Amino acid sequence: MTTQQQVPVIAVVLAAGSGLRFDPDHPKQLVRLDDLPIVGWSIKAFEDNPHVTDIVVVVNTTVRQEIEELIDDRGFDKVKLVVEGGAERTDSTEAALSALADAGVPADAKILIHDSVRPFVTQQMIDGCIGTLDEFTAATVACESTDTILMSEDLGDRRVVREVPDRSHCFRVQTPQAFRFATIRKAYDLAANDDLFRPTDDSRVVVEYLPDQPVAIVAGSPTNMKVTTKDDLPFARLTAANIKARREATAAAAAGQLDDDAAKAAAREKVRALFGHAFGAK
Ligand SMILES: Nc1ccn([C@@H]2O[C@H](COP(=O)(O)OP(=O)(O)OP(=O)(O)O)[C@@H](O)[C@H]2O)c(=O)n1
Ligand SMILES: C[C@](O)(CO)[C@H](O)COP(=O)(O)O
Repeated sequence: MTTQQQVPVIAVVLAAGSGLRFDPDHPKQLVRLDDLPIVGWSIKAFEDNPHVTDIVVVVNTTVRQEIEELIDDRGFDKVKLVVEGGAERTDSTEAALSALADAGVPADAKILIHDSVRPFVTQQMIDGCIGTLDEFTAATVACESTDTILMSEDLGDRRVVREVPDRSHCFRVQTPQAFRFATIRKAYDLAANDDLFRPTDDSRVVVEYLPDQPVAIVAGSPTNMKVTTKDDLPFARLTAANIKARREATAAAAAGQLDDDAAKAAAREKVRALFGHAFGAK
């Protein structure tokens, strides 16, 4: 059996967006879900992962102070850097990569880039990304598409269907996206002079500029949603309540206060009491 070499595993949490589709006056990364703002859920997921060694948080001037206070108050000790992002998501990724290069991060470090507004990333997804980098230089969490996807084309005043890809090949991209440091740096360097290239995620930079380095898919789930507009908040609040009730039930079972079945029933009852009215439950 070969022993894997220990390398830094660094999470980059992108929180420098302005949330134009949500409400630019109320940054969505700071909206509270239960006892933490959305960005706090994301940072906590990486803080809690035993394999993640360091965290970089990318901010803008509007959210910086509140996020720095959150990091202090919650004792998120793995956060080593808070850096200023840029106008586009890729500018924010680039700012993090160059801060990591300045800090002397080695070429084989594992870098996990995550949207701060995907608060329900699971430990399995994080572990899946980290493990996959032992076989591949790039990976992304993605969720099988249950809808059929249409590729469209613009005919002036009307969009029409150009192509219908086979659904079994279609996935919805999520985060984290994971890369060996040298791979994502090189892909970004190669893309630097292409002003027309506007990727909405980091894996595409590798797909386009380092096509010989396959990006592996790690299983995501619909729960790993992105809070994009205000319509996403009811599902996010329900999910947060579910997770909290399950955590409390697990803690009660571990402390011997309840057996497993009673703990699960208590969790279900708590969520029903909070949200049952929304689903017509008695
Ligand atoms: N210049 C940017 C743009 C986005 N992000 C981050 O990338 C993630 C996904 O982006 P998105 O949902 O598009 O957030 P916003 O850019 O804030 O939203 P919008 O496009 O509606 O303005 C978010 O956590 C966001 O904070 C970032 O760090 N820097
Ligand atoms: C990275 C991403 O979350 C994958 O779904 C998405 O592409 C971000 O895009 P956005 O336009 O910044 O929401």
